[in-house]
Amino acid sequence: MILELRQVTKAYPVRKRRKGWFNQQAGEQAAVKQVSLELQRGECLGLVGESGSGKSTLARCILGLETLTSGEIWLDHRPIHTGRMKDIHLYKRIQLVAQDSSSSLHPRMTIRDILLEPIRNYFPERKAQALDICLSLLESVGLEADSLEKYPTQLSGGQKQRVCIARALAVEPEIILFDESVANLDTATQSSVLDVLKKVQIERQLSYLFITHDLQSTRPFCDRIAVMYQGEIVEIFKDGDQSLLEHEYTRALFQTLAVEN
Ligand SMILES: Nc1ncnc2c1ncn2[C@@H]1O[C@H](COP(=O)(O)OP(=O)(O)OP(=O)(O)O)[C@@H](O)[C@H]1O
Repeated sequence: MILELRQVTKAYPVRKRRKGWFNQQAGEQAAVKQVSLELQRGECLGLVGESGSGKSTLARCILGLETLTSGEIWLDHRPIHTGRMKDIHLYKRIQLVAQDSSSSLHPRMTIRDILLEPIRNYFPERKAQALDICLSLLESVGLEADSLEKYPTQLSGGQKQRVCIARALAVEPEIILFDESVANLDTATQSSVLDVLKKVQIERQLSYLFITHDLQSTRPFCDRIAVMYQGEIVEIFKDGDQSLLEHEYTRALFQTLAVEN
């Protein structure tokens, strides 16, 4: 196992507005409740759940962007929830590809510079080969070599998302967290990006946590699917096991799919 979450809870303060007073804390609301999960090496684990169920909060907890209220997160048998691992070391091992790719690509940087940045930061000794690495990254996400000299604004949404994936791959992480990464893409682009992701996952033995509210697109792509509901993981299953589903929310999700198809 590469990543283990043990009873992870993240609660946010709830503040009440009072006229003429400072906002007062009126308790806490747990966005993530007692979540235990294991991600195996080379596995793609889907994380589905409705909006507000806590999926992104969980991803932020894994990346150390949130302090846990309680619980533990272990990366390859080392605790990472303590905040002792430096960000650069954590991000070397875990990368995030978020939903809105355009906002995370600097508009004044060419794709070449965007890809060179992580190579320079993480592998300064590869300076001489850096351009070749950029080209092979572009190839692995199905982009033409001439994209190198382009700016993000000259690319389509699907192409920008591929650049974000290439940038994450440049770091050579062991785990990639995808947070609704294909949600903004049309169906054809979505399926070609998923094909690319599957290919590089197999080639590089990567572990994926694939967050989505779209169970339909996730099913064939994931080895297992965890279902999050109101901050809790209520079920983990393999596609094809639907007859064994126990939680009402998961069964309702599958019923919606049956009606749609
Ligand atoms: N910084 C914050 N302060 C207070 N509450 C927050 C904060 N971040 C998230 N929340 C709350 O935590 C809950 C879970 O939010 P989260 O964004 O993790 O859900 P999600 O499943 O990723 O939703 P979506 O699919 O819409 O992105 C929500 O009720 C949200 O309002």
